[in-house]
Amino acid sequence: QKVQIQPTPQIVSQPSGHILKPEEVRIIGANSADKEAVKLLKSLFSISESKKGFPIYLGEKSDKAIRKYKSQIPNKAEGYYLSIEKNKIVVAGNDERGTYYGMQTLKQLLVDGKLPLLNIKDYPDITARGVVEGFYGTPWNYEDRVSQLKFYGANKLNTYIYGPKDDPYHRSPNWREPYPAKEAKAIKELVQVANHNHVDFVWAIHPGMDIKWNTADRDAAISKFEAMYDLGVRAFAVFFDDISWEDSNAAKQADFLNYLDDNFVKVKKNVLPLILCPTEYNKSWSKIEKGYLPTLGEKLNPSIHVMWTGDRVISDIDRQGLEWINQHIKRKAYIWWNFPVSDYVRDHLLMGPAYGLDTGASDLMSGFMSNPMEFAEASKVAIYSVADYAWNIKAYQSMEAWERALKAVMPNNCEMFRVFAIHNADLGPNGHGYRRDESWEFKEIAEKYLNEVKSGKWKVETIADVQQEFIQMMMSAKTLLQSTDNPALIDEIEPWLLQFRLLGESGLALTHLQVALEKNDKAYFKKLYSYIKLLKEEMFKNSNSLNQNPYQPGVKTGSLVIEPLINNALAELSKQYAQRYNEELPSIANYIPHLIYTNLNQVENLPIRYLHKTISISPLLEVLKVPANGYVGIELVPEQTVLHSKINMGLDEFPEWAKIQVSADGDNWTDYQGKYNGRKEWVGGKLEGLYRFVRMVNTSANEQECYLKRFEVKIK
Ligand SMILES: CCCCNC1=N[C@@H]2[C@@H](O)[C@H](O)[C@@H](CO)O[C@@H]2S1
Repeated sequence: QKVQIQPTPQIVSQPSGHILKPEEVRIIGANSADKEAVKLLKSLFSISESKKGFPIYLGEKSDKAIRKYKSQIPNKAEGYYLSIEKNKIVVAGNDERGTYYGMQTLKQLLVDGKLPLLNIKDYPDITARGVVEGFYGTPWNYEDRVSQLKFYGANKLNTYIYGPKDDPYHRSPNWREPYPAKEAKAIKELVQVANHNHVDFVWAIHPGMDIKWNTADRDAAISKFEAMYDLGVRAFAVFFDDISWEDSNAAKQADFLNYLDDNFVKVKKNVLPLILCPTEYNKSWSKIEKGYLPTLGEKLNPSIHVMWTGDRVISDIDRQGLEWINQHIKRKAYIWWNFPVSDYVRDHLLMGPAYGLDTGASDLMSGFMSNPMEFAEASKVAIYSVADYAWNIKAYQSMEAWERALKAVMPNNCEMFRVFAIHNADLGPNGHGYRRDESWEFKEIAEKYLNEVKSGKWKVETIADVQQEFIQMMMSAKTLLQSTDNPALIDEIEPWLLQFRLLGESGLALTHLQVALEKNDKAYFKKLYSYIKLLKEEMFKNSNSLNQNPYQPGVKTGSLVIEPLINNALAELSKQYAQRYNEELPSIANYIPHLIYTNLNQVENLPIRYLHKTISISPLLEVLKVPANGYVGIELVPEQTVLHSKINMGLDEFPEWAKIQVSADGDNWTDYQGKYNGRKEWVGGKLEGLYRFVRMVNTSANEQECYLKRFEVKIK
């Protein structure tokens, strides 16, 4: 029988039977082996004081206790040799962490009081593997981080990079200041938890928003590093991402990093190599001829890692893209993979498989970090898969890892969790144009069902298939809401579970509209229709009260297949009702007629929101580059009376290169008079007449930069 080990080991022998868990074991090498490995072993077995216990040889290749097995140990960092035999067990690490990982594997193999007889030679493909807490939004809390670090230890992830954008002591304004006592104590404790789980805690500084290229700021960074060193931090990163491009001077950034490297990292000796997060951090933003990346490649000390997100901000990772960047930075890219991060689609959860990763790229990366969602537990589904990928790249199978991840996160309700996860994977339209597959096992039935609804010739078995899916959605939501195997997860995803249940219920009611038509029961149809309206109103209420944030507020679920299916079938069935009974029912499908209006491909996919007569563009987190005559705005469909507009470009005063304009036809534009309020926002008042377009346009002759933090228009 095949044993299942996470992450997938490099070399496993075929099990030749098993032994029962030894009653008592004797550890040979306990006083020289890695202490976390010894602790883990002692937590699994009862240790006999006498000589007679079942022998377990534990230690690193230089230890006497496992000298006999030294030649079996892979000569690779963090590698180990594990052998389970009838009369002994050997756990031999190439280094401390290898021994610890060998013990993690042994722990996984101990199932139902039995151990398979086999041997394993194992080691990681990628040196640094883990998670960068680098998202915008509510940083994880202390309990989240402790749980994450333990999860990383169990899944052989060895790196956690602390860089939450909304921590004011990581970024501006307080990157120069030491943490206040309370926060400092928390970090000190987290570093200890990280060490107990063999995870390198990397503290990142983000000086980019207001750094001055002078000795004062250089030394401010060193003293901050010293303060973090005193808290136990032994690994550091410098983030220069998402800052204005004037400060993205590669030579100055490289000098700054080299100075920290020469005057802090190299001086301290037990500090890991520095990691740089560059300003130009993906290929779509790179202009090689301008020399940013080549300058980093030339000037940065060779030991300094350079992070990279791929061909775009949110991007698959493939060999070709890695070869491209590696040639320019003259080292192996240290990947910051923006998945399952959802800070640009906050109304969605990304619970699907971690795919789009090249299984032929193990020799091209020095690190692989997942940037997760602000929902720590929910992110574990993707993080588990990333652990499997980064450890053994060529063996990685995203769907198979995903199935195991669901079980790891929700051991007692993984089937119901799978129903939820499969329908909460796509992001919906977004500024990055990044999409994921969703509801892939239901797509075919959905299509068949909709076609049968349209033709009016539906089959019972198709309706049954669809009803089964909708009922399972309701079962899944209810079961998970009442589950106890992972309360932290349920807390995080509750809004989506409530929405998921209502969506399933509205789908089920929808199929009964067909029953009403079959029975020619007009009254029943109308009752069902109002019931569905009630369900949709409750979903609308949820979406306007839960998960509120200034970016993508609300709660979207099943948005790729399920929700459109229900809306399309509803429209179709109410049309058939109208034809049969010559009576129009009020439309209750929720879609927004208004559109984004722009010639900038960086924002052409941004979703439009509509709530209480206010139409708004989903904000952008990154810097927006606006070429001459570039514009972004809203197209009101049909034209409307504009009552009020608010635009936040993240600039202290209204830029002289910008104009706010309105038009009825898209050709003749008139200036929209407004003024700046105290909060960096341009505000415009009521306009006479009907308008179809409201836009911000760059009327200068050069490319300009701003942010798109808010763009909204209130109509009558
Ligand atoms: C090369 C590594 C630099 C990546 N820096 C990034 N900063 C932003 C992150 O804070 C966001 O979470 C991410 C997704 O919106 O986009 C970009 S990715």
